[in-house]
Amino acid sequence: MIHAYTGAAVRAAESPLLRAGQGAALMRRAAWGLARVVVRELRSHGPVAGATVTALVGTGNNGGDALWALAFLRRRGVNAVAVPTGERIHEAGLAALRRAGGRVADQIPVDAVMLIDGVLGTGARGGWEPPLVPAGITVVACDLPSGVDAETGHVAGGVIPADLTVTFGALKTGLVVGAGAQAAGRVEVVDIGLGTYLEESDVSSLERDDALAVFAQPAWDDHKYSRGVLGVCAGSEQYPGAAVLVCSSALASGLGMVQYAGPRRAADLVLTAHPEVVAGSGVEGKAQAWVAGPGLGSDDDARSRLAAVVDACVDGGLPLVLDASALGLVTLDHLSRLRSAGCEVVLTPHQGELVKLVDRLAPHLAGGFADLVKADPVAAARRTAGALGVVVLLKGSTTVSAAPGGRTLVQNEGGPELATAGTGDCLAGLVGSTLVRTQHGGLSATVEKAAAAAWLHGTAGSTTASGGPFGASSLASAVRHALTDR
Ligand SMILES: NC(=O)C1=CN([C@@H]2O[C@H](COP(=O)(O)OP(=O)(O)OC[C@H]3O[C@@H](n4cnc5c(N)ncnc54)[C@H](O)[C@@H]3O)[C@@H](O)[C@H]2O)[C@@H](O)CC1
Ligand SMILES: Nc1ncnc2c1ncn2[C@@H]1O[C@H](COP(=O)(O)OP(=O)(O)O)[C@@H](O)[C@H]1O
Repeated sequence: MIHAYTGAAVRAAESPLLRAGQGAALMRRAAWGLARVVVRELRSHGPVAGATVTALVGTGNNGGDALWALAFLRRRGVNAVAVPTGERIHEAGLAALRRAGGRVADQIPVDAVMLIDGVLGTGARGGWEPPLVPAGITVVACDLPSGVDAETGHVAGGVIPADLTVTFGALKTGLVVGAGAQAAGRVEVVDIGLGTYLEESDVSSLERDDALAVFAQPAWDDHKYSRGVLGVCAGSEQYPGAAVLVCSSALASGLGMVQYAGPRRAADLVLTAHPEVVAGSGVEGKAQAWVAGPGLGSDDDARSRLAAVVDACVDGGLPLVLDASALGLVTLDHLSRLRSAGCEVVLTPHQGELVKLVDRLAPHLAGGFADLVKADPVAAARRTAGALGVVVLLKGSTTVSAAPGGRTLVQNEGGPELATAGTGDCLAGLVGSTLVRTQHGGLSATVEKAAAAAWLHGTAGSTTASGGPFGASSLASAVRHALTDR
């Protein structure tokens, strides 16, 4: 499990050390860590001594870090050149660079092979327009790519995309969410000794082993019911394919049984693809959790099919995933009955669906919510989860899973190739699959199970994408592959 902290939390952790007069030592530790990474990167391309490394140097401590790093690099024989971007400059850092024999220039030298982006770090406020950066130069961001909001990952103006970000003290939330995660490139954390001063993390990400533990292999004495029976209420006369996609991904993730409830046309397609599915028109059966929504439509039939699933979950205290059409049909009464019955509930909207859901079911949050979803998906998912008392898995380039209590996991395994019709249906099947695994798995909280499904979905998406463009029906085999290679 990887943990990330807000910029504010890292600054708070630094403050007792700053009060104790250790500010300069902290900065030198950060800069030393940055310089070591730069040396390693230089060495992987050629000689270190004589290489030109430049830094864009901002007006605050982020610029100070970059200046100190240049000073350390100069001592290794690097041609170190600072390019100030503002009126002010960190005096001690500048003096250190000059003492070491580095120089200051007003533009990026043409022979520079590497650029340290030291303009803005955790102190950045609002948008920023970066200067032109020569093509082909390796960019190493100091703490954060300038222009990324450390708290949210939002980029309000421009940003210099980094090949590598060397961040200090702790991973920042802004480096693992949305545009910030995209701009950061590879991220390395340099320990500057904040450990004991850091409070609780803001968001976490599951790593491979965490996610695989949820999709545990069957025990020797398992039988199909102990492995879990997932009910699927998806597909309609108009959108029958969604039913197949949900069932395919669920089966590929290793369940005891899938029970399908839906109309004849969709059931026939499901059975043609997967004769092992138990199909019928109603919800009666042995399902231990339900997925409802993909391809359901919005007519009276869809409404009554959803109502039947909600009743079954309330009666049995069963977990329920609500996706796609179900997000437009679910009512506050459904959610309140499900909560009272102690059911685990996961809503899986994309951004547009979340905005509509909040408009309908949590209008007190609705003002400015469409902007919030884009600028701060973590806050948007958290607020909705808190207001509705359910887990919200918000889809997008970063998949954010938030619990009503605030615990939040972010996953970035998948790329934009997943933005193709039906992949969300596959994800719904995987989330359902995690929820039937009550006896299995290392992670027990609903929000962690949702994040494990996002990990598996993103990993399967990336594997599939490596073979070229694909459609959602190709995902299931990559799901199996991700679970085979343990
Ligand atoms: N506080 C500490 O003890 C440590 C801080 N460190 C570094 O210090 C950084 C934070 O330093 P600061 O608090 O000085 O903040 P920054 O250096 O990130 O930025 C603040 C400066 O940028 C300007 N600025 C803010 N937003 C701007 C915008 N949109 N456009 C143009 N200029 C803008 C401000 O006027 C201010 O001068 C961290 O990211 C990290 O790199 C490290 O040295 C480790 C220790
Ligand atoms: N740019 C992107 N980068 C990574 N993943 C993406 C991106 N765009 C979409 N996805 C993922 O693709 C899936 C799309 O789901 P959804 O919009 O519900 O599709 P559908 O309703 O057609 O099944 C989600 O898991 C989402 O996180």
